Amino acid sequence: MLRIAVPNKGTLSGPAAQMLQEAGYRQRSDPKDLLCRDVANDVEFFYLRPRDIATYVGSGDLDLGITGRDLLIDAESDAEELLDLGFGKATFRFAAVPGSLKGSEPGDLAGLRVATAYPGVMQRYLAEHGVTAEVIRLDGAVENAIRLGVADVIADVVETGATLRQAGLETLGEPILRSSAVLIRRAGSDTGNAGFKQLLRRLQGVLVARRYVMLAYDVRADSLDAAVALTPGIESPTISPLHREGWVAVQAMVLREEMHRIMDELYDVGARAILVTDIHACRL
Ligand SMILES: Nc1ncnc2c1ncn2[C@@H]1O[C@H](COP(=O)(O)OP(=O)(O)OP(=O)(O)O)[C@@H](O)[C@H]1O
Ligand SMILES: O=P(O)(O)OC[C@H]1O[C@H](OP(=O)(O)OP(=O)(O)O)[C@H](O)[C@@H]1O
Ligand SMILES: [Mg+2]
Repeated sequence: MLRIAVPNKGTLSGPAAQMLQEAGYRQRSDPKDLLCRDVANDVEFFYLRPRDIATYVGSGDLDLGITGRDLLIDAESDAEELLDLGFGKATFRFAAVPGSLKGSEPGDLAGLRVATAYPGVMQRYLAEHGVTAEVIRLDGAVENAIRLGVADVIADVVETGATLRQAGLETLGEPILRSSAVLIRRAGSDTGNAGFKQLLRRLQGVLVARRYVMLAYDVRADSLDAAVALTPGIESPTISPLHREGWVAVQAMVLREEMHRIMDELYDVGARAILVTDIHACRL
């Protein structure tokens, strides 16, 4: 039975369970449950602190896990990223009181106190840039550390930036890393068995179903080439004859973020009855 770690709380918890459900796996019905067995798919889900997940997967006690890229790096465990799951996107950045630092180059951190809940990420960054700074390890509400005189600069997760603004801080330099939820396994472990492959294919199917929509339209046969150039699909669009002579119907997958531009351009080349439908699941 495949054993998979899923965040039990926090930002990643809801979207991770949602994605697994969309992929056809059973999820817990009570948020207090720490285990959920999906007998039909031969998978067991363990609900754990997202910060601990890379430790369980790195040690080989669990086969796979869902956690944040930043948490994976911070754990310094023997786990590695298999698939970017596309949710829980955030950057990890330095922030300080505006004008309080010499500059925003890595070298400008030399000798300063950096407060963070991600000391592993921070130590790695400092070592990579050959900078010596003091890392102050905190659990959360890191933005307060500067106000309270504990640190000169913080390094924290930034999503909307609202927390930083409210604390009167501004970001410094480029993001230290870009994070999102990722599927992880023990480094180099064998993911060739049927259960692994099924999970991976299903999650990739959910990702595609979220990124793409199905576009259908009618167009005159003599404008078909121009229309198909706008909607080449993933392999090739489906063209069906229409009862009305000289017209055909076309179906193709297009990126959700491009659908409105493509619909406008299709209309301009003469396409009509342009319809968009969601894709609920797919295997490409
Ligand atoms: N707005 C956000 N705040 C915190 N973490 C976020 C946010 N958006 C995405 N994440 C990601 O979620 C993961 C952190 O989740 P975690 O559950 O440890 O903290 P949390 O969501 O802040 O919950 P809590 O602080 O209540 O424990 C990281 O991978 C982080 O990059
Ligand atoms: O850029 P934003 O959209 O404001 O989100 C990022 C903030 O949210 C998280 O804090 P959280 O509320 O989880 O509190 P914590 O620091 O105690 O974890 C994170 O640590 C940042 O402080
Ligand atoms: Mg938090």
